Order: sequence, then C-alpha cells, then structure tokens
Amino acid sequence: MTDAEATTARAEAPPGLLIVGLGLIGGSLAAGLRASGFGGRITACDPDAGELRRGLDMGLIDAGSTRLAELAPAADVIVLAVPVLAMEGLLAELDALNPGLKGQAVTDVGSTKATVRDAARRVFGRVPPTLVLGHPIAGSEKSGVAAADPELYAGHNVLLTPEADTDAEALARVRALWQACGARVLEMDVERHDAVLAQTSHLPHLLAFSLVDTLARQDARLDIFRYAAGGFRDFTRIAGSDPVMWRDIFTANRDAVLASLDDFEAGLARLRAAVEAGDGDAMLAAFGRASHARRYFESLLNKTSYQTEYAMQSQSQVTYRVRPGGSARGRVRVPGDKSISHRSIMLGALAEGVTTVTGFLEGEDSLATLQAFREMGVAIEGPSQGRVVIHGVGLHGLKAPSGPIYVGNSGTAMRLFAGLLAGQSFTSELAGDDSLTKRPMNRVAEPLRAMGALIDTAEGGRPPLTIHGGTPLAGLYYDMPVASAQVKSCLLLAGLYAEGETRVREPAPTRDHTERMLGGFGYPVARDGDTCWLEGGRRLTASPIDVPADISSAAFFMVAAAITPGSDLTLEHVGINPTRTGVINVLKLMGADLELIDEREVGGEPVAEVRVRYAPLTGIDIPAEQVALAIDEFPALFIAAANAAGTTRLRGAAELRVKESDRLAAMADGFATIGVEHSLHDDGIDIVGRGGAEGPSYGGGRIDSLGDHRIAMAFAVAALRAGEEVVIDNCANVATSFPNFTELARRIGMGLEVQGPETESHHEP
Ligand SMILES: O=C(O)C1=C[C@@H](OP(=O)(O)O)[C@@H](O)[C@H](O)C1
Ligand SMILES: C=C(OP(=O)(O)O)C(=O)O
Repeated sequence: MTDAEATTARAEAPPGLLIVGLGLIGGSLAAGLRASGFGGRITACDPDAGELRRGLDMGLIDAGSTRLAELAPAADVIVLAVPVLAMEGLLAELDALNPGLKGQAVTDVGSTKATVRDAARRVFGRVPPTLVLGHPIAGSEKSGVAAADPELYAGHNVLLTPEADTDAEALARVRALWQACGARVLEMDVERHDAVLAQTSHLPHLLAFSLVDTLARQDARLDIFRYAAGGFRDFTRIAGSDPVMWRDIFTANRDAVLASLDDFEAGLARLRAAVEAGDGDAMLAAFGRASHARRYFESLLNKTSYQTEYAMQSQSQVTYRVRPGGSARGRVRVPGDKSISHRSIMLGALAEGVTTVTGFLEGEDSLATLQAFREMGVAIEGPSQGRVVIHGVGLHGLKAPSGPIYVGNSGTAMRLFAGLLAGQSFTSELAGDDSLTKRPMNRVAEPLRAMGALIDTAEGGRPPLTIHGGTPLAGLYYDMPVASAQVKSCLLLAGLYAEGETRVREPAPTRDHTERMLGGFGYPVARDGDTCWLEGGRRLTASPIDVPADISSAAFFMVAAAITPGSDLTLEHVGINPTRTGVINVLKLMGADLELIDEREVGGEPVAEVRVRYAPLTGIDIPAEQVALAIDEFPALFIAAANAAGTTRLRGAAELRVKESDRLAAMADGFATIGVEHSLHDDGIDIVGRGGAEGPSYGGGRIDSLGDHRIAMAFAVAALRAGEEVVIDNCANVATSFPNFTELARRIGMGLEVQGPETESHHEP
C-alpha cells in the first residue's frame, strides 16, 4: 500500500471514535451515531466508572476506561466533552500521548471557544491543524449519560470554528460526525461565536439561575414554588442545568457575558422606569417588540414562515402540486389589501392619537412594515384577526431604530419608507431580501435628493439604502417618468416634512390610497388632473381604517372562475377603487361574466361583492390606459388570455420586468413549459389562447415561480384548465401577500397540495 492509498483507506474506513467525558452531550453523540448506523468502534473515557458502565449497558459504547492512555492511541477521532476549564489538562495529556495530535481529528463541545483555543495555544504553541473546535447548540437541563438522546442533535446547529490552517480532512471528519446525527453544521470565527453565545445562551442561563436563587433565598421553605405558575416553569427550566459546567462557562466567557449583561440591565432599567411611571405606551412598545420578535423566532424554529425560508436559503422547499381540473364555486373573502395595509401602519404611526385598523393583511410584507415601526418606538397592539391598534407618535415622534430596517420582499415598504425616513432627524438603513435587492431604487433616491435628502444606495441604485437624517427637505415639482404609485407616495410622504409644496405629476393614473388616507387623517391633498400636491408642516390626526379585501389577491380567483366551465364564485368586500380595477375592466373586455354587487364606500375606499361565472373569453389588445390600473394582476390576466379564443396583446408594460421577478420572462418561461403559444416583447407579450376548443387549454409541467408570489398563484390557477398536473416550485413567498391562498384555493375546488413547510397562519395568535 502506498502512502496515498493508506491515507485514502484511513479516510474511508469507519473511524474509531473516542468520547472523553461520557455525559449527556457525549452520550447523545454516541446514541445519535449508533442510530444512524455508524459502523466504527465507539469508546469512552470518563473518571466515573459508573457512567462508563451505564454507557456499556445502554449499548452506546463498545469499551470504556477511566484511563486516557488506554484508549486515545487507537482513536481516529476524539471528541472532548468535558467542562471548558478541564480542557487544558486534557489537551496536555493528549499531547503527551501523541505530540501535536498528528493523524487524529480532535474536536470539543465547549460552549465558549476563545478559552479552549487559548488553552490549545498554551499546550501546543499553536492550534494544531487537526484540532477543530466546535459547539453543538443543543442540550438540556438534564445531565449524565442516562439522559442520552439519539435525537438531541437532529435539526440543531453545530458551530465549528476552524482556523485558517485547519486540516481539511480533520474538518470533514468532524463535520460528518455531526451530520450523521442529523445536525446542521455551520462555521464561524471564535470571537463571533463567543459574542453570540453570550447573548443567546449564557445570559438567559445567568438570569434563570439568578431568579430561582433569589426566590429560593426569600422563601427558605420553598413554599413559593408550590404555587409557581407555568410562566415560572418556562422561564426557569434551564436553572436546573449542571452548575460546574456553567461556572466554567461564565469564567471562560467573562467579558462577552458582562457586555450582554450591561445591555440587559439597561433594558431592564428602562422597563422599570416605565412600570414605575405607569407609562403604558412604553411598556406596550417594549412588550410588542418582544412578543413579535418571539413569534418570529418561533417561526424560525418551526420553519414555517417565508422569512425562515429566506434565512435558510431554501425557498424552493415550498412546492405546489396542482391537479388538473377542479372547480371555482362558493363565496370567499380574500385577505386585506396590501397597499392599504402598509399605509395604515405608516400613517397611523405618524398620526396624533390612536388608530384602529381592521381587515389588516397579516402577510409578510405588511408585517415587515409593522415591525419596522415597533423598532422605531411605536406601540402597536396586534395584529389579531386583522385588528391592529397603533398608538401614533406624531410626525416627529419616531425614534432611531437600533439596526437596519428589514423590509423583506416588499418594494412598497422600501420605497415609501425611503420618503418617510428622509424627513427624520436620525439616519437609517433599509434592507431587503435577495429579490428586493435587485430592484431599482434610483426612481425614489433621485427625486428625494432633489428635495435635499442625503441617500446612499448600493451599486446601480439598488438596496440597501442609507438615508441620512437631519437634512432639511424642500418641496419639489416632480414629473414622474414612470407611472408608479410607490414613487408618488414616497414623495408625498417626504413632502409632509418638506418646506413648501410637493407636487407630483403622473403619466397615467396610479393607485391613490396615499392621497385618500392622508385626506382621511385630516391632511389636505389637492389634485388637478394628473397632478397632486400637498404642503409640508401640518399634522395627521388618527382615524379608524377598515381595509377592504385585496383586489390583487381576488384577481386570482376572478380569473379562476372566468376560465372554468360551471363556475360561480362570489368574492366578498373587495376594494374596487377605480385606480385598481384594471383587472375587472380587462376581464369584461374579454367577455367575462362579472358582476359588482352592493357597491358601497367603507372608510374612504369603495368596495363591492364581485360575482364571476364562467363565460367564453376572447383575446383582446389590452388598452394602454389599463396597464397601470392592473399592474399587479397581469400574471393572473395572462392565464385568462391563455384560455381565451385568439390572441391577447399587451404593450407598454415594461414595469413588469422590475417586480418581484421579471414577470414577463417568468410567465413566458412557464408558458413554454405547459405549452401556451406566446411571443415575448421588451414591454409586453402576445399570448395565443386555445379557448373555445374542447378539453384542456394546455398541458402541465414543472414551473419555477422564481420566488414571486404572483407567478406562483397564477400558475396554480392555470391548472384548472390544464391537461396534466402543474407543479410549481419556490412558492414560499405567497405568504407575503396572500397567507391563506392554498386554503381558499382548496375551498373553491382547486386540487392544490403543498409540499414543504405550510406557509399559512403562523402569525395566528
Ligand atoms: O403603491 C403601492 O402600494 C404599489 C404600487 C405598485 O408598484 P409601482 O408603484 O412600482 O408600480 C404595485 O406594483 C405594488 O404592488 C404596490
Ligand atoms: C409588486 C408588488 O409588490 P411590491 O412592489 O410591494 O414588492 C406586488 O405585490 O405584486
């Protein structure tokens, strides 16, 4: 055998594993490996012969000894599962048995990494290349090998902190060990590890130990505990943890723990002051932020939300499988209007007084806006069943957020915030997800700069945006080059803070929710033809808002009913603001049987029930003036076109290329997959429909929604007239605008199954 062959053989043979310290952590590693079918020999060294006996009896180890020298030389991989302060002595013993740890991959499980690294440097003069420091983020308040659990690491993170010269083979071996137990292995540097763990693990343990100790001292007979409620139990579970281990951790990670304790004490002092002063708003703001953050954390743990998917870079996990055929019948109310929901939070926060919102969209986009205001110190109750109560702080009452404002997938939030934040005294940063980071922001940055704002963008005018505070704004007359309600609204919001008049002319009418809502909050906005304007420096007064159902979400079901023979579907309480009804106008021009019932005005916005029954559709040239009025509904309208007789032509819609995806290209790709004849143009598309013919209008196939909610929902609806199953990948983002889409789709008779984490209702209380 050559040297190279010997190395390969060593790498491939099941390694001999030695666990030093056979407690809960080491024992669970052995148990997890055994359960995974690990073929190597597992030995353990522990000063407690009783623990070794238990490990043998439980079948976790093949051999055990209290003497390291009996086991270490034969081991390929050694895991040091002892308290951090015992590491140095152990490393010295290993060095004596095998100087420099040559040929042995050694790792540890200590909760702090700098001390272990320092210990290694003292013993070896450097961190030996085969020593890979690590930390499984799993554990329990239990200790001892008897509590070993083969599932302890499944789905948990293991953090490894390799050095620049760490041996690749040793790293791969350690990685493979944890992965075999079902863990997710991540790498980070030692300093970051220690700072993060001080905040997320060490501080909460310190607090739990302290609370229990304080109460126990006050009541020596421990009577209190007899009456302790669930809150006490939840908060203090970790105070049952191993005292020696935790003494070592606090000794080892002293500086990072003290820094996080300082932050905690400052926060506690603020809450104390609020309680003392009976400052309900301050309490609500802190509790609201915390409660929302805790729910977000919960959704991360349960992997239920879009943002989780984003964080894990695994959006493709949510896949829709839609059976061909199905019906579109019944009555449904789709969730609240996204555009109005964003604005309700923004204006409610900037108003004086308390604004109650009903019908609020609990989708990821509008929730991001809500969270951003909490981070700027606004007390917000809810959302609970669409009800949100906003304790307005006035135009000048926002506080600087402590970090970047993350608006996820929402172009509306980023562009409207840009205007609003340009008027603040503090500097802020706006960031978004991958999709949003590709979208153009110069359309707002440039006119805002013309008003005097100081704004930095990333290359090419993309997010993130830094908006420098404290710069005076002056009113502007802006002739918008594109018809965009987001740009118009951004400038009007900046105009609230500007000296003089801010005027915006739009090349085509766009949604006017900002103007209407400002009016409803007592802030006059004037309009003459295509131009609207306001004067800076006035005040907003709180006013209740009833958010109608979102016509952009309803559009998917309108099209579903319009293309499905035998359908009869009523959509309740739909917002039919004339600047949003392009979808109704276009469907009617195509011959749809669509009726508006009980038209009425609710809180300044017109609403109606929309009843749609099947009627044959005909292809049309979409009138140019309908483009801005139906801008978000084109993915759905294209599906109507694919089911109409003849060709439907759209032009003047280049804006579709800069939405959550390039919607012209995304729809064309999907059509190519399912077999719909079309030709793509720079600013539009021609779609040749097979409507009128017998049977299905097209086939099926697997489509990538590109993470765009509207592409995903459009192709789900397409399946109603497909000949085969339509499978749509990358659907997690549907939760941004339509969190219960799949439930309602099934209710009207669509055969939609979800694979991967369900995206629905994780925000329900
Ligand atoms: O102002 C708004 O709430 C919106 C305006 C539109 O964007 P543009 O202004 O970019 O056309 C629309 O596509 C978006 O979904 C919501
Ligand atoms: C374009 C959309 O939203 P936004 O621009 O807010 O991301 C949309 O919802 O279709």
